[in-house]
Amino acid sequence: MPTTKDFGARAHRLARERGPLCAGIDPHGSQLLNWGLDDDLEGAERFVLTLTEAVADQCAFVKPQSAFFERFGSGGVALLERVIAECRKAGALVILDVKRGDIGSTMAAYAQAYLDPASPLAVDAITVSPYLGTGSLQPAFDLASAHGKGVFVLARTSNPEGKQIQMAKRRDGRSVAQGVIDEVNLQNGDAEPMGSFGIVMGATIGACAAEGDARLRESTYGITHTTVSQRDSAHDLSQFNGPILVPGMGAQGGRPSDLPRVLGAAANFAIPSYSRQIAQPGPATASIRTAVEGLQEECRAAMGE
Ligand SMILES: O=C(O)c1cc(=O)[nH]c(=O)n1[C@@H]1O[C@H](COP(=O)(O)O)[C@@H](O)[C@H]1O
Repeated sequence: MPTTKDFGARAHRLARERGPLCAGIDPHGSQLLNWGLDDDLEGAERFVLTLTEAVADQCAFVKPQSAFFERFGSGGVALLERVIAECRKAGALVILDVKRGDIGSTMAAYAQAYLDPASPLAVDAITVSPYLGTGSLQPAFDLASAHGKGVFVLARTSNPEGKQIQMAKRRDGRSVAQGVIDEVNLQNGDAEPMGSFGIVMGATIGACAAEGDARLRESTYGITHTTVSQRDSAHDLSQFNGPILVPGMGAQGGRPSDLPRVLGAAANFAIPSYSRQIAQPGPATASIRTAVEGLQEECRAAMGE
């Protein structure tokens, strides 16, 4: 039974209060150099703590990318723990981008590492990969449900290489990505105002199915491959009842106007995510905050809020 303490309900409420934007915290070597910092643990610490101070009380969501911390070994992981704690203290929901995915028994350990409130790396939600089978992610869905956490499953990623596997057709005529979207949505049921199980849809991908196409897809499931393959890049989000993380904004070319293009009416569930673009006006925190405010407004307007 969903409650107001669940990730979906908290995300819905905070996005309305602070805006839909997710601030990526990626201590990328080139970003550190842009700020006049060395690409080492000390530089990374200055970079992420400045960004955290600038965005964590202003944005509903922050998304540290784990690999950019892990590259500094145990010191980097300790820094990640600190950033998670600071962001949560400032009221932001932390989505840890770890893109985990493994056989079920190992997936249970990954889930424990990030979704069990007793873990030092506990966050509000994580990103996971369904390419060992969406069913292999069930331990993460179960632990998230038990503790009011969220899970974002990669469906259509922002990189051009993703299309080959994600748009491959299943025997029932749906794309692999559409199968993931539909399977994740089963976890959400009719939760109000939305479920806690999200998907990742890159801002750089093709447009969603038009309404007519979506209806056609329902009536043609499994009947003819030709009909389905004509709508090569189409996906149908009309039934999706969870948050939709949209990376690929800014540095990868995605724009606020891509939100309705890629998500259709589901754009009001969007969490547009920027990493490099947010750091770009730094290191002055005031400049970062002003830029974030502008992006929040642009995204809100594009989402029709
Ligand atoms: O799961 C993600 O966050 C993600 C999925 C995806 O399809 N594409 C994608 O770029 N990301 C992540 O989003 C961030 C994008 O960074 P920028 O291109 O600098 O905004 C990186 O941390 C990526 O790992």
